[in-house]
Amino acid sequence: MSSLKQKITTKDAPDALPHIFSQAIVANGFVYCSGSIAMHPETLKIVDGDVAAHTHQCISNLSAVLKAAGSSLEHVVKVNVFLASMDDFKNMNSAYENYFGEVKPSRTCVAVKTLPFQTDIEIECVAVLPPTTGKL
Ligand SMILES: CC(=[NH2+])C(=O)[O-]
Repeated sequence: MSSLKQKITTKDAPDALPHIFSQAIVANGFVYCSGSIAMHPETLKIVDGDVAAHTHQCISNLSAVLKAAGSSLEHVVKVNVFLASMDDFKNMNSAYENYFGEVKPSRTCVAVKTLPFQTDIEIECVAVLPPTTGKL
């Protein structure tokens, strides 16, 4: 493994395919979080509920990964949201608007044909590391 990148792992977020991808990578002062689906960290099953409930779970998972990396939702600078249907846009936003602090990150939202586990939403983000964390 290159010393220029640090793998982040936490049991507080799903790690369903650790041999395929890392939950996050820290490099050059940034935390690159893998796409999070609404999977419960212990059951590794998609939680019950609609896209709003799934949005909350995705962001909870991202929050756990960011915490493990020494960052937080408030330090997120970019979000990509992938929906299986743009019909869910409004409902997703109703959950999403509760997170990421007052200055919202830049964001892209697109609808895609399908998502892993046939779920309805996947969210990925990039955050900055506060200077005091001592990580890469
Ligand atoms: C779920 C996910 N992030 C992936 O790449 O399959």
